[in-house]
Amino acid sequence: MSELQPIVEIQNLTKRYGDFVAIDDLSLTVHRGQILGFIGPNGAGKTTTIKILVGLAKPTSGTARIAGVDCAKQSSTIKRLVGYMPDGFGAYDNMRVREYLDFFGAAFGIPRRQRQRRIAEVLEITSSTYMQDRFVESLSHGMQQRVGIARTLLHDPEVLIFDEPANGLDPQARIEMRELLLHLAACDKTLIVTSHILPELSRICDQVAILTHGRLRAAGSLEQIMHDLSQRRMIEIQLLAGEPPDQAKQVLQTILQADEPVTVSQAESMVRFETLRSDDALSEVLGKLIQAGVKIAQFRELQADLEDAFLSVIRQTEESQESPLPASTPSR
Ligand SMILES: Nc1ncnc2c1ncn2[C@@H]1O[C@H](COP(=O)(O)OP(=O)(O)OP(=O)(O)O)[C@@H](O)[C@H]1O
Repeated sequence: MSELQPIVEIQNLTKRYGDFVAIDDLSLTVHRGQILGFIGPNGAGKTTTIKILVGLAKPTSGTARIAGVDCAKQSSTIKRLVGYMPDGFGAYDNMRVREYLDFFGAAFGIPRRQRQRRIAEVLEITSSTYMQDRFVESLSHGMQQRVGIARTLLHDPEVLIFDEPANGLDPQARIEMRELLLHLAACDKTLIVTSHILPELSRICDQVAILTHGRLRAAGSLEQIMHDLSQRRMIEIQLLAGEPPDQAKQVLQTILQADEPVTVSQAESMVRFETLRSDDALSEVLGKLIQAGVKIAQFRELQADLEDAFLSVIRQTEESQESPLPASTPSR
């Protein structure tokens, strides 16, 4: 794999609306060809950050650069570098898909002949060719999302920013959207994708950034975030059929400490425990169980998902705001 090359660089970005701080000292880097999942509850500051990145809003302080170009100072160059799909398609009555793309292609200054070729290409990339003669308003939401993405690709930008692309899609359309996003990243595009459908994002993102109240709470790979948020692991032991789970639980409790709770599922022949142990220490637990004669079919760690990470960050934020010296409060 080629070396990581920073393409989106946000440094100490702050945006105020009067006294209200919408983005608070945000720093974040996205590398070429990566997909960043940009996550946060309503009002966290995602759209404000995106607006600064695409040159539609100016920061109060700090910088945002794409491919070295300052988003605030060189906004016309930025528009060439970025394809942006906002949440919501807009109203385009009486326009067929091909006309719609032609309209935006012309707005980007793509010459007519080249435009026809490019429209065919972006329809192909987004598997939308069959829709080209349909009226935009007659398309399903999922189809409109694909056409919206086709539109962002017209001028072949390096960075694509999609606000909630999977919002309102049915499960099949979500799978297709995921495949499309992965395909775009494989074509060396860099993607920033916001979503509330967290498990959906976790499958495709190289990097996740969690924002609450304008502040970056966690950033990195999903594994890294899980690791930073909580070292606690959930281990699941599937017993061989007929093996009594209560007996396995008793043995396990003699091996584990009191702060490593053990639960039993009789119906599934399963025993679970929570622990802070390393892989080495877990392998010793497994060894002792086997030595004690417990018949084990599977011993595995349950992967916590992005939803857990997200909720944990939100909870931590709320707790810190209830404390006398919240992290986001300026020093007195
Ligand atoms: N033009 C504005 N004037 C004043 N406040 C604003 C303005 N734009 C955004 N805000 C405030 O800044 C905060 C961040 O808004 P933003 O739209 O960036 O959040 P978001 O994370 O995109 O939320 P959502 O998921 O709901 O779209 C909100 O509290 C919002 O009310």
